Amino acid sequence: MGEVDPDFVQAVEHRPKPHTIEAENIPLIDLSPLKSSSDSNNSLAGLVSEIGYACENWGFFQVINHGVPLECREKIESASRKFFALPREQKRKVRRDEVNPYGFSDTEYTKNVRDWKEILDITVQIPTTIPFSHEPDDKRLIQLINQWPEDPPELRDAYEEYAKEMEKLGFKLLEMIALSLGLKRDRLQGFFEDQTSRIRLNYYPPCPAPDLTLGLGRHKDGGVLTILAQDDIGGLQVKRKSDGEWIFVKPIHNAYIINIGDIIQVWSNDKYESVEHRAMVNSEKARFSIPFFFNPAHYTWVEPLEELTNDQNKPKYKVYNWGKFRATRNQGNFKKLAVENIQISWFKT
Ligand SMILES: O=C(O)CCC(=O)C(=O)O
Ligand SMILES: [Fe+2]
Repeated sequence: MGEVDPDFVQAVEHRPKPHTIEAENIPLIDLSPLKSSSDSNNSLAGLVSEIGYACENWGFFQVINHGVPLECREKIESASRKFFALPREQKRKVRRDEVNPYGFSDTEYTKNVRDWKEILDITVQIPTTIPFSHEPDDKRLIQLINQWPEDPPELRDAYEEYAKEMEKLGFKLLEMIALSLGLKRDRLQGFFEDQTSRIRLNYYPPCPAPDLTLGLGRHKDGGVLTILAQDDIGGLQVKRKSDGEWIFVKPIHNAYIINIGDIIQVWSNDKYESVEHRAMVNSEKARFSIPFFFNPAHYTWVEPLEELTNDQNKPKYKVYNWGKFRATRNQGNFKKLAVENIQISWFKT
């Protein structure tokens, strides 16, 4: 067992177990029905119910035949590998900070334990408007653009192409999720006019103590939904809703992993839940992944949707502001705090 800085060491109950369940995988959904221009009603209805089943029972699924060109994914994956291979001082030139959350970081904490990873966070909308601080009474806003590293020069173009594809897929999934909840197909689109979506390049270097640490500690994604590309190494684990066991998500070539975030949990008044997940590291191989976090405008007031609540099913959450929620969550990403980071459970009625 190798030595690592105690900041990285997980409490005993959160350490990865040597044998995780591999027999069952999260649902695999074929998105081909979305491609046919006629949108044949039968196959679309089948797809909507498959997605609804996966959202309700797993909070996670993988998709194939999603329409994102493989070449586009390969380009950003290759640029990401080149970026993280640079000397640390060079990566730190585009470091993010407490005001600008877009950039490089090698010191991120999840639930007050340091993650064994490096990241580059890139925003989708240029510029992106977010609150200047997490303070509830501070009404100042800030407009931000990306910090691009000099190397590799192709990263920016690769990113821009990839971001367009992610947005396209994100909107399609959003429509299917809306339909699966019995909402109008375009019910959720309006929240994204001034979106705060983000793409993150994750790099998990080999770790001498993979039994004590995590590449990314257990967490739920705070936004609407996440589209994740993982490489063929594997390490993502999802907490199975039925019994709380950690399930290893087997990499499938050219598939994307979709998970619903906290905002869909609140919008759906707990019909769909945002599920805990984490990433293991290993001692031999580096692992890369690329999540796209599909997030609404900072001024979005998040609350259970009117159509999904009534006298028998009263709203389970009080309204909260997405921009301030995100800014508060960011605080804990930078340093070890003495308290738990903000969670939607704080807004339970
Ligand atoms: O790297 C992974 O497999 C998971 C990434 C993730 O969950 C995140 O960045 O929020
Ligand atoms: Fe996540």
